[in-house]
Amino acid sequence: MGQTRLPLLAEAPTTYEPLLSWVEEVAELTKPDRIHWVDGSEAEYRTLTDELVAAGTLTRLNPELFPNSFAAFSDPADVARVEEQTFICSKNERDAGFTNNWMDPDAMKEKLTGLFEGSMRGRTMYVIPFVMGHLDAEDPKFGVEITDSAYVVTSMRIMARIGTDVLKKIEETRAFFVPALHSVGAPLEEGQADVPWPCNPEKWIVHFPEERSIWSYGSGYGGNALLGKKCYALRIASVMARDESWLAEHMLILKLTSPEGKAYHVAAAFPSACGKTNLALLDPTIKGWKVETLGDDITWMRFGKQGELRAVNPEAGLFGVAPGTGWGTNPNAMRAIAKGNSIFTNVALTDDGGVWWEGMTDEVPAHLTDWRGDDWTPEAGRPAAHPNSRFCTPIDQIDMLASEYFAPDGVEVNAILFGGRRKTTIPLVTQARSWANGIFMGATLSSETTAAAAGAVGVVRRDPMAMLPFIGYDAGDYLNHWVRVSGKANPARLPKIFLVNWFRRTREGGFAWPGFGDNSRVLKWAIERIEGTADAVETPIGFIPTPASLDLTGLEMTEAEVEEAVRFDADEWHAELPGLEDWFARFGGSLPKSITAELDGLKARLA
Ligand SMILES: Nc1nc2c(ncn2[C@@H]2O[C@H](COP(=O)(O)OP(=O)(O)OP(=O)(O)O)[C@@H](O)[C@H]2O)c(=O)[nH]1
Ligand SMILES: O=C([O-])CC(=O)C(=O)O
Ligand SMILES: [Mn+2]
Repeated sequence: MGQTRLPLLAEAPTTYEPLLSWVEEVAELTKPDRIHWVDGSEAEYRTLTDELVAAGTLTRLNPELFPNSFAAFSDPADVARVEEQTFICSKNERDAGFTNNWMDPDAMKEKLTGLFEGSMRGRTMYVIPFVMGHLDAEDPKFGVEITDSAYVVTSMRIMARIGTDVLKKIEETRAFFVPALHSVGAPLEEGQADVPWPCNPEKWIVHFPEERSIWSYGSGYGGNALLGKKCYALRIASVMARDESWLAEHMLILKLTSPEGKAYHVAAAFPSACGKTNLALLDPTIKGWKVETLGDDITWMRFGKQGELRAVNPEAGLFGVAPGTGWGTNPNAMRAIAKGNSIFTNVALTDDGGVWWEGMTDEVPAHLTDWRGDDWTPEAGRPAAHPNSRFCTPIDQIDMLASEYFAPDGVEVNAILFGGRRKTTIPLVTQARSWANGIFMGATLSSETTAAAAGAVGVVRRDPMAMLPFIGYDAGDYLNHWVRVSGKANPARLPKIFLVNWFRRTREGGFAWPGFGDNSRVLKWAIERIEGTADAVETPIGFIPTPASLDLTGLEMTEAEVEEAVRFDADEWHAELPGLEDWFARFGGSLPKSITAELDGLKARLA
């Protein structure tokens, strides 16, 4: 080396020059008091959680209820992803496309350099080597997150494979790693007391796609701060995928085994807080069908040697929406959580040192401490847990985890579902007419906004492939990439595509379909469509189930109620068309020709 390093780097457990020089550069800029190289061990986790408990960031839960588990309460202004402050800083504005915020990369670097200047003063700078996907994958995707938040370190340990083994492999293979820099933006002056959840009112979540780097400032929460997740495994990975001919998608993956013992794999893209974790952990209400989980949020897919589409889950944990997750709706998630080793954020505390959130149990506790730390009773008139409160739990605590989760080359995908949260218009399930029609369906995907992102809730927005906030480049190029990459497919093995909607409402305002475990009935229909054994009605938008083709055994719904969930409504679709035309007009010249052809086809069929 021969270089003189900062004294802070004396203990560095690596001689890998690209990493050392980046860590040094960041330390010189951010001026931490010390540097801690994260090894990922149990002992380190214990020390960090002890320190976080002492600092008031974490509350240790009653170990008899939730062993080795903690609750964190964020600043009330730091509770979700901040899409308005999320940027794709490609060299050319055109390459960020109309769905992303953009700023010139040099101007952005200058701005961020100003903010990061001294931002870690008084704090520890943690260096977390991580890999998304398997360490022994053919082409492992490495990253190193630098953060001044120990909460981020403990959460990253659950969500990704991190630590010494990863660092060794980066060094041995002299691998590229995505430099992912994070600061809560709350330096401490000499003698200044810390707060339990340091953050900054000003937040910037910034991606440099050509350089494949991430800079995140000001937030300590979820997708803003755990940089392996949305920032890397979706935004940066989508750019890598474009360049290397694969797909990085906001999808769950599950394995479904029929009563005859035949296995299928289903990938499903739903926007944030629209049911991925719940479907991935589904408990079927129909006899003989078995579901096992592979992933609940992010799926990386590539066409294999036989032209089959193969999928892996690059994550190692669940970062699930707490409210609505209960013993009635999602017992598999509850069992995984009950094993402990979890970090809960912005849930409510029970008086016996456990956690609670809306929908966890039918019976509402008589007294709680709400997510803001205030006394709460059922008469309070406000939710006890924040609507975007989360549980962070190791994926291998899921009893129904499929053994293929551990296979570096993943599983073959047989069906892809696209789904959103729509009160009207979108039937329970519609099978695409073809692969091209399915890509069109994905491109038209729309959903009412949720609490997973800051901003208004319940507004319908277009969300192509549930990737609107996560496409790291031009949205039209992204659709073209879907078309182009499927040129590598064996047409006989292309997955069948379906559009689903668990959230349609009846005229009275209730859900038209019971959802959750009963979604297994829709999965079964999809598989039977693949096998050619289920009937369907052809409509202008695609194939919908005949009432007799859905397995409704044991379901307490009248025929009229089922009809309300599955029906195609021509009037609603006529009303939908102008919005679709406006949406696709926004892509300008970068819209694939096949999408235009599909839109014309739909209009002609509806006329
Ligand atoms: N009515 C109804 N609600 C559902 C269904 N599935 C999920 N939900 C609710 O939707 C909310 C979000 O569900 P999740 O499964 O956590 O959503 P997600 O897509 O994994 O969310 P992210 O982690 O933000 O990406 C929860 O409140 C669930 O209870 C369903 O089939 N029907
Ligand atoms: O990234 C987050 O904060 C949580 C999440 O999974 C999403 O919003 O899709
Ligand atoms: Mn998600």
